[in-house]
Amino acid sequence: MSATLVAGVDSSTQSCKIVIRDAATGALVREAKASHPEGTEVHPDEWWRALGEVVDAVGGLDDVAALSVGGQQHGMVLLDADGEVIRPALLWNDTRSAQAARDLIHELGHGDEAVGRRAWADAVGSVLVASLTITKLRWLADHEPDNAARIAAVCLPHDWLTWKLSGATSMRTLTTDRSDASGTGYFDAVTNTYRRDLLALALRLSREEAEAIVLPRVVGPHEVALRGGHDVLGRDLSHLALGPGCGDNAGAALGLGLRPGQTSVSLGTSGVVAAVSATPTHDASGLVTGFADATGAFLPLACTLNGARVLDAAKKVLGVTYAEFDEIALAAEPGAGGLVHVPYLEGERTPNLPGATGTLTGMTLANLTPGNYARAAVEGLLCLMGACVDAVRAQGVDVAEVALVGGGVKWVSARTLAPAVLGVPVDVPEPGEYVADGAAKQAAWVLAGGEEPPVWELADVEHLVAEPQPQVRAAYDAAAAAVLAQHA
Ligand SMILES: Nc1ncnc2c1ncn2[C@@H]1O[C@H](COP(=O)(O)OP(=O)(O)O)[C@@H](O)[C@H]1O
Ligand SMILES: O=C(CO)[C@@H](O)[C@H](O)COP(=O)(O)O
Repeated sequence: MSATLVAGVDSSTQSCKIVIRDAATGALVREAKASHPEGTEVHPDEWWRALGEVVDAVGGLDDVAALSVGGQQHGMVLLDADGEVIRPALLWNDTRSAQAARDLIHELGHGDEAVGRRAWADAVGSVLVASLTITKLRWLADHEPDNAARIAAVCLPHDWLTWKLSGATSMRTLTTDRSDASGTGYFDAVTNTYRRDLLALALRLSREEAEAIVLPRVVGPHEVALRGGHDVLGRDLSHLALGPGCGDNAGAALGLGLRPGQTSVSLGTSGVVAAVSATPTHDASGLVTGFADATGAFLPLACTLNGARVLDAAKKVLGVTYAEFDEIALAAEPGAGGLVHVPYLEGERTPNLPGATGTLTGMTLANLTPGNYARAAVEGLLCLMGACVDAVRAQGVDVAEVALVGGGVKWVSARTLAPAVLGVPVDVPEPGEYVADGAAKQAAWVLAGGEEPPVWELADVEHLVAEPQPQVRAAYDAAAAAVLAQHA
């Protein structure tokens, strides 16, 4: 008898990835990847095109029984009354809604910022920053009122792709899951209900008008969300059960099999420290967002706008290969001879400095070498992650070690220096597509049912331990504090 196969998709910022796995064992059968366009504003049709490309590249889905889509969180996908996309989606890393975030905090706090921050954290688990969907909706109401007036439905990247795979018959069939809904800013993951009053506030609508907007049905962690319809090329997918899907960070936690109390650090386009937790968080400082995971628990996380692309940028400046970059960075001394890179190259979200730029400080004639610069870039990125680990700890999470994932682990320098700079042992599972794996596991769970997701053995895990280097973090913290002071 042939094995039952499941597929998992990661529609991430830079690319679309698909894995096809054996539902019983998790063994990888085939995989593919296709690029997404650059930019922080992308038409969802580009994700649909890339999904079609990867489905093609893996030889189709005829032998696959169930599929789930994981995706970048927060992207604002707007549909009109005919189910057509109104405008390109604003992505999680688009910062144009920074003022809208400030305005909404002010409004919920009746003019008092501290009260507003506490009110948002209590209501939806997170203080608003430009990444969250609800701030993008306010930006739209303020800057593109004609588009705002056309909104019939609001959904997220993974919701829209799941719906497209189902044939996109009626907007009323849109679905989402609790993990991605928890990143909208208008969903309470404690009561598992939409906050339409907050949606109304963001879009400057009456409660009745907000009620009329279609929001995706939130399906359970292993519920069949929809049946397949057809793919980009019109091929029949009616044999497919479509799983609920998930936000990419919840997908990675599921793919890694993280249990409550375990933490991951992801170096993708974003940098993310995420901890599976049995209890919710409501961090009024705004550093930790109180999201949900894909199993029914919570996923407090600290996310940066700057991730592995900090190293891409430094590599480009130096004009070297990946291997050369790693070699010179590792040959340099800890502390990079006094060079400190605070890598706010895209502005930053954690801390919330959307208008910030990166800094390189401590330069002298003696220390300004390619090796020290490469080392400072790696240390700067890891220190940024270290600050996120501390923020998650401040929410009562005991982070004794972390699992390191994301495309960034392919940088030998980043994974080698991670335990010393983060100051904890680091498990590095074999580089892989853990978000897509989590989505595939969710698809297998949909088929198998039961209270717990299937347990799939992880391939080789490298356990890295090193003497902590607190002096590297101390130099970074001083430089980061100077940037913060400039923006105060
Ligand atoms: N061969 C490689 N060696 C080192 N790093 C790589 C390599 N290929 C990709 N990367 C890194 O992976 C990053 C993308 O990570 P990924 O997790 O796929 O991003 P996302 O999921 O956000 O689209 C790139 O920005 C780059 O830094
Ligand atoms: O905004 C967040 C989480 O809050 C990001 O983590 C996005 O979900 C994008 O993730 P990657 O493309 O970097 O995986």
